[in-house]
Amino acid sequence: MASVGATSGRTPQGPRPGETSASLPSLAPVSGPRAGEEEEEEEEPAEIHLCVLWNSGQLGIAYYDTGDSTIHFMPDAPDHESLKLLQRVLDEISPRSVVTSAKQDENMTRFLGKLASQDHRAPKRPEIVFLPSVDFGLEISKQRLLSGNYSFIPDSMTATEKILFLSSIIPFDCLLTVRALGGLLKFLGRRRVGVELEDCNVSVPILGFKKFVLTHLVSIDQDTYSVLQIFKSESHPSVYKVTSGLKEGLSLFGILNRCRCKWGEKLLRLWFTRPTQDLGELNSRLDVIQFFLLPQNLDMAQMLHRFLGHIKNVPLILKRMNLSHTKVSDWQVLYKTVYSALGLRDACRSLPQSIQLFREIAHEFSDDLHHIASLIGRVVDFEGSLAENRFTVLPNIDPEIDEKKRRLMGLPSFLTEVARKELENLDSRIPSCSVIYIPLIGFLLSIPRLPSMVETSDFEIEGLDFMFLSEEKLHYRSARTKELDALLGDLHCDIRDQETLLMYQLQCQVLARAAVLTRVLDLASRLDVLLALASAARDYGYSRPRYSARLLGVQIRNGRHPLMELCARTFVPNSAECRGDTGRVKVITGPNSSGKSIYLKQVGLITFMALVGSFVPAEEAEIGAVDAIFTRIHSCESISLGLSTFMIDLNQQVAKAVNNATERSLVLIDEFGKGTNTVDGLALLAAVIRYWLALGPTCPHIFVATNFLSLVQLQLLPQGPLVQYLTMETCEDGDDLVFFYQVCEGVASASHASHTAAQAGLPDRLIARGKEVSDLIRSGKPIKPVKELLKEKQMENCQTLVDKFLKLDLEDPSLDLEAFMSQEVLPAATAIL
Ligand SMILES: Nc1ncnc2c1ncn2[C@@H]1O[C@H](COP(=O)(O)OP(=O)(O)OP(=O)(O)O)[C@@H](O)[C@H]1O
Repeated sequence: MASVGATSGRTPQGPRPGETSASLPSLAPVSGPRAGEEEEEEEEPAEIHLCVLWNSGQLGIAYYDTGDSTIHFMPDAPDHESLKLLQRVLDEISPRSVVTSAKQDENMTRFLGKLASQDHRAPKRPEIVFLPSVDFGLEISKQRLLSGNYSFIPDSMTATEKILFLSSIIPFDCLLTVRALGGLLKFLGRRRVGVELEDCNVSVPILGFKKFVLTHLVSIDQDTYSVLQIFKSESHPSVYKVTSGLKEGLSLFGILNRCRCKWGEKLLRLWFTRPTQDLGELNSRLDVIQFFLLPQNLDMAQMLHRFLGHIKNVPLILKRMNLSHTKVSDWQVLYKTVYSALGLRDACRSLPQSIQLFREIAHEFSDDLHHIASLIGRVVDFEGSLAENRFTVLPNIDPEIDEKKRRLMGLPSFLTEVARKELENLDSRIPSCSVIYIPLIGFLLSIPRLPSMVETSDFEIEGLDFMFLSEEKLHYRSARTKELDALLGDLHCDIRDQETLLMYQLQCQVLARAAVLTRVLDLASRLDVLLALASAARDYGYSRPRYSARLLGVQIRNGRHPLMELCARTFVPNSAECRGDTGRVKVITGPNSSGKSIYLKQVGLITFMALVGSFVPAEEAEIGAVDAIFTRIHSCESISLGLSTFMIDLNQQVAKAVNNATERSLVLIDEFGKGTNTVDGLALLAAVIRYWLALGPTCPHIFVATNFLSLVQLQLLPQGPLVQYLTMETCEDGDDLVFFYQVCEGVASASHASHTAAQAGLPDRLIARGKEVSDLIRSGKPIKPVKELLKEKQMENCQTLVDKFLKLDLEDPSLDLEAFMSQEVLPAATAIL
């Protein structure tokens, strides 16, 4: 029983835990996370609910992310019948549910049907929800949007102001988007997303509306992300050779992600999933990176980095405020976040305002932040809140609360005095008593149970109302305790109620300024990402890429593979040239393990990094208008899909490239055709390349690495400037083959597979036999089975032995038969056996 009391007695009793004046108001056990704790909280995984409408080639999309409690929408965008754009959004956000109208275009129905029939074990399969078409009506959707209860809109706004404000955020002229937004709101309200257990007055928290656009995007499929090791994939063994020493799970994202705050990391991931051709955006990212790479700006970068470390999960706090679930620690975290944001603002004001990000931070981190910080600083008693594990306010905020707290503080000594007086009126057998206070029950007289008090009737004491027995103490209401109830009331509960009320008011003030906090998060995460990219660029010696809208393809001087260069003892840089119409198809041959795949991947990775707005591992790089990166590089993950290697070759990757690559696309093909019969594979590879070559000036930029030397030897490709042959430089040193990992013009003369086999530790006998067979095939001679060969050898040995005996002159006096047997016969016989 939680209680507070004061004792008086003929035998004084020491205060019991929970009965001291210091702990008076703290009656609830302290539990849950410690106040002030600053580690990023483990959030529940975010869920995304997407609403989509498609009509006559236009797509309207809106989705709600429980992670940031924000509605994201894409203004009406063209999407053809194959709904590629929708597929891209689905791949990117992996929604938990896809909501749409029950009355749908046939095309969309087909698309959703396919989505629903995905392997049900696939973790990404969303739930498809059809709502009645009336829920997507234009007018009804507009009304729903305008009448929504949004905490980020201050209560002080009039209805007209609210409409104006929302019209500045939501594109009401995009009819499909508005209808999708309306449908989404209906769905959220019906499902009560995130507030299932709340009372019906609590609505789904919506902290803002955010627009996203998917124009200018560079198309990259999941296989490419995986084979280029852009993202980490734990279940996926390294795509590199065993000899590389590259650790499983090492990824481009992993080495560039030096973000201080969680939201920075999230944004970096988003940039990685949305490489873009928007040169303005890319250059603005590079400007910031370049600024921080200047040695004189290193200190500033470090200072900003420190501030960013205090920018915490504001959306989670705002969401809790919305649901009135704010924790004590939330106030402290928010306070620090806001102060750090102000620090960022002041720092950015001293930086060149010609850089857009600094300008935006300097201006958009408005005085609302000061207001929030000073409100929290003036009102919240962090220490008191920590001690009581609930929201408490500082003195001088509310005189009534101050007064009640004063009375509460003086209560123990006052109660001791009351208890002393009560004892004087009690039976002299009663040795001691105390007056205790129990929230919600009030003041009670507590008397120790005497040994003579056995039956309930023994508990009766004249003038006192018996209440209950607990821990060998009898509790009574007396006239005096009733007086105390009337006089002091339920002090503790009153204080708690009043402080909670103040907390609600403070919450409303903060929520009304949620817009600035959301902006802080947006800009701080952008700064965080760019500082991270700058830090990686400095450490790894990256350089700024240039973009050229007119150049098709890429120009890379002395490029490196960003992951391999961290593992190789010495990494050999290589250049790549795609200029104009010459050499659009690069056929790279070279011995096994000579560096063909690494070269291919580094071209892809450097291009990708430039399209994300990062510096790149190359001395110089000029990136043209690249609209897609396609790859056909062997990946173990693809195999786990249950398709044969050859099916993967065809279906998954090459078919995608053949059907979609344009003259602006980069296509990387490694070891295509290996999954089937050599001749068929070779023919297929040649057919695919010839198909592209036939496109002439619209042929994509293709890098093909192959071990099929016959592709060149048999002249399976047409001659002409579109094809360029490259090879990896090597030199033979006796039996050894030395790799230079240097790309040069030309064609490999042999695969040197036996060398690789020897390096891999295959027995010499096997390698020799392999060589023998391949020589026989090349020279068109028949291949005899090993068994037959052995028989022939044995016959030869027998013949030799017989010859030795036949030549033996038994008449010769110098004949040493013993020596003959041991030196001539025995070795020959052993060879036969
Ligand atoms: N530029 C380079 N500098 C240093 N080492 C390199 C370079 N390129 C490749 N290597 C080393 O060579 C190994 C093999 O490279 P890679 O896988 O690219 O060979 P490959 O020619 O594609 O082989 P295969 O034809 O058998 O697939 C790499 O794991 C790496 O250790």
